Amino acid sequence: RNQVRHYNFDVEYIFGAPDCNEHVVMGINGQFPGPTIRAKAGDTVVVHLTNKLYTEGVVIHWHGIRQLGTPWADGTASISQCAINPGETFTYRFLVDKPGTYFYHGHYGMQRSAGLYGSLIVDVADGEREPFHYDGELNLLLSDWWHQSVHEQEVGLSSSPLRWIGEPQSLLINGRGQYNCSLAAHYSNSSSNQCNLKGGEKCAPQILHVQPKKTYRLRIASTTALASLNLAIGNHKMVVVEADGNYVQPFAVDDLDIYSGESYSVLITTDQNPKNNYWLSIGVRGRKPNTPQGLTLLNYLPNSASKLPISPPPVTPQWNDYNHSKSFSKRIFARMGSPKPPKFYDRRITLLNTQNKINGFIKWAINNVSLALPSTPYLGSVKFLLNHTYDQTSPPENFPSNYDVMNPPANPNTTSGSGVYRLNYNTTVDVILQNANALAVNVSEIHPWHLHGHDFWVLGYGEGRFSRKDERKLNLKNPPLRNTVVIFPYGWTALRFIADNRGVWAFHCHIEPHLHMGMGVIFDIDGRNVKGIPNEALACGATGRLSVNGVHH
Ligand SMILES: O=C1O[C@H]([C@@H](O)CO)C(O)=C1O
Repeated sequence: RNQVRHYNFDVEYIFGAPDCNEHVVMGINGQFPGPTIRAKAGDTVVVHLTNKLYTEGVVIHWHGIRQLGTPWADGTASISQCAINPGETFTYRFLVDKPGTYFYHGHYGMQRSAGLYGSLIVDVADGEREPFHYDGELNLLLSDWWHQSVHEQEVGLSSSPLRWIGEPQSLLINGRGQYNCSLAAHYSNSSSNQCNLKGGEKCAPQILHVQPKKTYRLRIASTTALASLNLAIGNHKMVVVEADGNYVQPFAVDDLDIYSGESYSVLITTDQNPKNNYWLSIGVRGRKPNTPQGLTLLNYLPNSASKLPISPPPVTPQWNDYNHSKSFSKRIFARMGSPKPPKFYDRRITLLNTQNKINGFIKWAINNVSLALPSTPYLGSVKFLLNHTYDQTSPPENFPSNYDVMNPPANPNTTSGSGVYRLNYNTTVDVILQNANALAVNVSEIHPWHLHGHDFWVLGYGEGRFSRKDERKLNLKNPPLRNTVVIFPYGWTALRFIADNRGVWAFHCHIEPHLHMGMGVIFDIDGRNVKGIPNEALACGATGRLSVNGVHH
């Protein structure tokens, strides 16, 4: 009964107007965001990806899909495969084993920031039921948008002095935002103009049409390049039921924080005055915002969608109200009956996050190594023992005991590297993500960390430097399973996962410019024994030369 679902994706640059200003964006089959992939748990998704860019490679990562047994289909350039050349087609074929709200996006350079993304939704298998009821569903893919081209952003980030990208010009909901006007201008005495949109424009908000007295599932995913977001719906509570493709113990909130790389499902009941429409707003958290809220409308039918709500949009909490964010994160627990973590770990790796310099260039480093990806994909290098293609020394397991996480690095100089952590197959691995002060005094930023190939249990969050006494605070009873988790300023986050999926996997900050600046690590989980890597995944670099020489495996 499981199906194979085929998609043909042509990736190309198209003219779009994500926030009403015309701009080149990355599109798929002429669409931005790309088409939604929809499948049932147990299905196989097949995507024939054709690169129709003129002069750039491309790959697509299926974010949240574990790629059990297919590490070559993870869509990470230099890690799981070679970038696909212009004119070429690469076929991704993978199992979607778990129902949930996922998305896909470019994972080469900063192509995600350029608009290469779309939704991937997995329904329960035939005959199965979700553990909650709803009458209809609405899908919200959230992103942020810059007017500066991604090429210019990349060069600026790689320059000395650094040319930081700054805050986004617009926030987008399903690829739509408004830069020169606001849907809610007339509620405030702000300088922005009321939008005069008829509804057919590329940047007109996608209206959320609902019937009164029903329950809706909102699927919310964030593929922002930088922004942490807070989402709220005027007058409506939301009950959180899913996070990153895993069921959570339901809890009700007025607003929710979502970091780049995360997804949630919430249930809302349309039990408010049916004569009115209501705002849905997203606003920036965790960085001093310079971007207006993203807005759309919850339209109670049969009201006209052009009928504006009677009150202004929900106010986003103060950007630096971290207690608000922490109390939300700490309310997320696994739904009863979810798999529990092993009681003990085999190996614990502590990863210190710092901002550093290399010859005056600003970088991010993990345990004093700033990740520099090699030209030959790790998966091929590990499989074929091509040891000259990347650093053979593994990065450190920890950081010096005298390092002061509350102050800027005493010596901000670091080095770049391409070494990997080699994890033994089927072992239980703990990771302590340790935040620290960045280069400037009194600055420590939010970083959402995303793991490829696995979900992890979030065992807990804490303040300052993780120490032995924090050990007993870890939650081994009902920690949520996720693929992305945040580290708060000056804090730590503890994770546990079972390294049960052979391959070479990225674990990195999901902020696109931070990854570009080296903020990630690589896990090799017995990649040597991966079987069945298609030749075309590795036809570049040192493995490319192997393939032409006719080596088979
Ligand atoms: O990586 C970053 O660089 C800038 C700043 O630290 C240097 O200008 C910033 O806000 C980041 O998140």
